[in-house]
Amino acid sequence: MTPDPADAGSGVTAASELDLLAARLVDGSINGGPVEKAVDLERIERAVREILIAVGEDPDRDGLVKTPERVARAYAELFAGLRVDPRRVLRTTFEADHEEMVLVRDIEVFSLCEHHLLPFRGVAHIGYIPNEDGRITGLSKLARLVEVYARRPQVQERLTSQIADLLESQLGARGVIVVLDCEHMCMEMRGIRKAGARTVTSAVRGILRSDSKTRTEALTLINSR
Ligand SMILES: Nc1nc2c(ncn2[C@@H]2O[C@H](COP(=O)(O)OP(=O)(O)OP(=O)(O)O)[C@@H](O)[C@H]2O)c(=O)[nH]1
Ligand SMILES: [Zn+2]
Repeated sequence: MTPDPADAGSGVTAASELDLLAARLVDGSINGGPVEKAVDLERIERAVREILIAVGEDPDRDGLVKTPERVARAYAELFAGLRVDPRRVLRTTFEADHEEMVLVRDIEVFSLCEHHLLPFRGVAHIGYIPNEDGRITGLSKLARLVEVYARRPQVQERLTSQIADLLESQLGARGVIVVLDCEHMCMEMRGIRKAGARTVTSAVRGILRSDSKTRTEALTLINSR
C-alpha cells in the first residue's frame, strides 16, 4: 500500500488494516491522514487470556485458543474512534445557500458503555440550522460523526453532547439538536435486568435552544413517522 502523503513527517503510517478502518470512519477512503494512537493488540490478547483463566476457563482448549486474538481485533474495531480526530469528519463542507433546518433521523448507534464495556445500541437523530453563509456538510458526515464518537468507551450523555458541540463549533451551525434513544445491555443482561428500558438523551445548542418554536419544529420532524 502506498503511504498517504498526509502522513509524511508524522512518524505514523496508515499502513495496517486497523489504521485503514480508523481512516474509513472519517472519509470512506484510505486517505484518512495520520492515525492518532496505535492499538496494542498483544496487550489486549494477554489481558483476555487472563480474564478467561480468572473466570475458570481453559484458554488453551480448542474453541478458545484463538479467542484472545479475535477479541483484540474486535476491540480495535469497536474502539477505532479513539484513533480519529472527529474534526476531520467535517472537513468537507459546501456553500448551499440553505439556512433552514437539516435533519437526519434514525442513524444507527452502536457503542460500549464505559462502566461495563457492554454494548448499548439505538438510534440518533441529528438536526442543525446552517449559519448565515448557508454552509452545510454532507449528510453521511453526520452518521460518520456518530461512528467516530460511538466507537469509544462512552456514556450516552457525553456521546450526545460531543456530537452537538462539534457541529456547533466546527460547522458554525446556528442551532443544533441531537437526540439519542438507546438500550443498554448492562441494564438488560445483568444488574437490574430491565429488558426494553430505553434511555433518551438530548443536546440542544444555539437558536434551537433559545427559540422554542424552532425547537418544536425539530422535535416534530424527529417524532413524525
Ligand atoms: N448516566 C449513564 N449511566 C450509564 C450509562 N451506561 C451505563 N450506565 C450506568 O452506570 C452505572 C454504574 O454504576 P455503579 O454502581 O458504579 O456500577 P454497578 O454496581 O455495576 O451498577 P448496576 O448496573 O446498578 O449494577 C449504572 O447505573 C449503569 O446503569 C450511560 O450511558 N449513562
Ligand atoms: Zn454499563
